[in-house]
Amino acid sequence: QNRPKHLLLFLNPYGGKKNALALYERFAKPLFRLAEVDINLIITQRAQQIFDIVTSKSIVLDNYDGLVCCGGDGTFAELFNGLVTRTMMDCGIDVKHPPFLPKPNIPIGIIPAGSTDTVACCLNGTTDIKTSIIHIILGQHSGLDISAVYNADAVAKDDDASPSAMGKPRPQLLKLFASALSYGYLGDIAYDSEKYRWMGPKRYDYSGFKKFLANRGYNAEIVVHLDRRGKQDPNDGVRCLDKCNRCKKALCGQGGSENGGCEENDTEPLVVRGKFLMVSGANISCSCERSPQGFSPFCHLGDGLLDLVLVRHTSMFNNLRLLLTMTSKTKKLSELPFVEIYRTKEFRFTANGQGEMNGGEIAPAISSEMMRRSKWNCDGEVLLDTNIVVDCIVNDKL
Ligand SMILES: Nc1ncnc2c1ncn2[C@@H]1O[C@H](COP(=O)(O)OP(=O)(O)OP(=O)(O)O)[C@@H](O)[C@H]1O
Repeated sequence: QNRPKHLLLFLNPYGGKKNALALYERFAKPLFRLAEVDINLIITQRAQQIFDIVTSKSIVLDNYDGLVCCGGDGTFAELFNGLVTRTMMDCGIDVKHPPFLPKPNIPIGIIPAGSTDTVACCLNGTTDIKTSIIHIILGQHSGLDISAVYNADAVAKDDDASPSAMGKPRPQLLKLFASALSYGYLGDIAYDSEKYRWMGPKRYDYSGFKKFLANRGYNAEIVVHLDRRGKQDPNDGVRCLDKCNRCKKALCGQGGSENGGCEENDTEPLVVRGKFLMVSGANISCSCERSPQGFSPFCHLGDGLLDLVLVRHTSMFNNLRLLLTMTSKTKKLSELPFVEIYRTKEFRFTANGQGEMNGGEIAPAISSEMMRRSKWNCDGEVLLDTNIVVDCIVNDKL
C-alpha cells in the first residue's frame, strides 16, 4: 500500500567515482521499470541545483510520492536541506531564523553513488545499491535525526545559549546535517581535499595523510547539555537496528529522556575546554566501509540525540592509534584515553575558548597558535562559520 508510484529523482553525475549515471542505468532503471514506478529524472549540472529546484515554488512536490537522490552524502544533504527549507517556506516560517523546524511530509530516499555514502550505509547496513533501490520501491522508511547548525555569535549577542529558548531572538540557521559535523582534523581534510577532487575518493587519503603529518590542535570551549540523571550513555552497548525500541519511543513519545529524547529541563550544561585534534557531532554511528565502527557505534538513527566525540590534541603516536581505531572492524574510539563521548540534544562550540578566558592578555607568539581556526566539515561539505550551536531533532520520513 505504501509503495511509491511517482518519484522525483536527482542524480549527481559528479560525485564519487563519477559513475552515478551508469549505476542508475544498470541497476535502478530496470528495477523501477519492473516495479512500475514512474521516475522524473533530473541530472544535476552544478552544486546547489537540487536545493534551488526543491525550494523553487514552481515545482509541485505534492505530485510525487517521494524525493530520491542518487549520489553521496553531500547530494543527500542538499536534498534534505532543500526539503526542510521548502517546508518552512510553505508554512510561512522565516528560513533564516526559524522558531522551530517543521517536519516535511514527503519521504526522501537515497541511492548510494558517492565516495563514502555514510547515510546509506547506516540506514541499510550496506552501501549495496540494489538494497537501497528495493527499500525505495517497497516504500520502507525509518526515522533519521537531523541536526541543525546555528550561528553561535548571533546567539551570544542575544545572551541566549539555547536555540530552543522561547520568546527570544532566534539564532541564524546555517545548515542541517544527517551524518556528522566535524571540526579540526576532518574539517581540514574536507577543506583541503576539494582541491584534489579529480583524484576521486583517493583525495581523502592524500589530504588525510597531509593533515596527519601536520598534527594540528585547535583551542575550543564546548558547552554540552547532558541528562541530569546520567541516563544517556553513548557507550551503553545498544546498537540501533531497524526501528529499534529507543527510536520508536522517541518518535511517538515526544522526547522525555526515558524515551530516548532529552527534555531541556532534564539537562544541565557541562563546559569542556582544551586543545582538540577533532570535535565531532555524530547524528548516526557514521559507520562506513572506511570506518566499520564509525564515530560512535551505539549512536541511534532517530532518537533525537547526537553523540559528541571530543578527541584531545596529543602526540603523533596517539593520532596513529586514532586512525587505526577509526579503521578497525572491532575497536571503538571510546576505548582511547584521549577521547570523550557525550550523548546530547544540543551543544555550543566556541573556538579559542582559552584565549577569550585570558581576556586578551596573551603573548603574541601564543596568540597566533591560540587563534588558529579550523573549518567545519558538515556532511562532507565545508562550513566557514566557526562558532556554532547544534540542535538535534527527530524526523520520521527518511
Ligand atoms: N553536476 C555537478 N557538478 C559539480 N558539482 C555537483 C554537481 N552536482 C552536484 N554537485 C555537488 O557535488 C558535491 C559532492 O557530491 P557527493 O557528496 O554526492 O559526492 P562525494 O563527495 O563524492 O560523496 P560523499 O559525500 O558520500 O563522500 C555535492 O555537494 C553537490 O552539491
